[in-house]
Amino acid sequence: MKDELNVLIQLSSLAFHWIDLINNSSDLTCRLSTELTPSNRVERIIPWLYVKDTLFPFSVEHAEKYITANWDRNETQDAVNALIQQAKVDIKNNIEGIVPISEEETNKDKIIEAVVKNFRIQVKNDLKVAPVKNLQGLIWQEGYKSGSVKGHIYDDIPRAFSNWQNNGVKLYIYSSGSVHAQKLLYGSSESGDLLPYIAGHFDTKVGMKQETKSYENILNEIKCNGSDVVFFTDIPKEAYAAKAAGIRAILLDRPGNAPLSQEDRAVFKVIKTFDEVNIKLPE
Ligand SMILES: CSCCC(=O)C(=O)COP(=O)(O)O
Repeated sequence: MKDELNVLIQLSSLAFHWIDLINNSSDLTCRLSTELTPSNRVERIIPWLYVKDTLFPFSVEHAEKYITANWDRNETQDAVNALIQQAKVDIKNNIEGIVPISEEETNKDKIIEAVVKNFRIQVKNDLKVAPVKNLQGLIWQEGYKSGSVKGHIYDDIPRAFSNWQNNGVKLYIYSSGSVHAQKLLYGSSESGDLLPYIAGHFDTKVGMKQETKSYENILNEIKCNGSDVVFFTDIPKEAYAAKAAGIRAILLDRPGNAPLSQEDRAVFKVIKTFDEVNIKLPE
């Protein structure tokens, strides 16, 4: 398996790759590993579940307090205005429960109440849109500062990042989470500051992760051909979108992920951890 991947990587002139943040590196809430016996049981946090089950609810619970306390800051005003616009889109898309917010509304409390009501629904529906993701990033920053939330990552991540850097491979992150949120997570990961390993970050400003155009935009930005890049993700639709942009995609099959279909497994190489691949530049 290793040899096969190396050969494919070596065919390219450069070996860049980026990683789907949520699935491969962030970690999840405090789930106990059920494979362990009670006597040697340890608390294992599964990174992507941490995002879904801890970070997302944290952002919702702290939204009102955060917006109120930071109302006069430019970044808060930008976030609120973006969410007012997003509400219009969501209403057009028939997202149940979203309330319209008039741009003429001047009552601060009414605006905050409506924005927070919508934000709760947007997060519940896992809307991976910039206005929602930007506010989440601002709120999580407070959580990281106070130590209420942490950057959980899979055990193999620091090892892989270090190996790739030693091999001269550039690593980029592409996540629906805002660039700000990505930097918080990797900058304060449980294994320390991993940002020095990362050459660049992309979020939905380049487009949605299931659209081929987004990967073409990234290739333009990093000035690479698709054949110079390997993309890791645990979401098959993202892998197909990257593939259509000429990028080799590899699927991660981590604990807690949705099962991969036979077809997905036939189209893509599937790995359980980054220890299974050795990415290096062509000789
Ligand atoms: C930066 S941590 C939060 C990630 C996030 O908000 C999210 O929705 C995950 O999306 P991804 O595209 O990384 O699967």
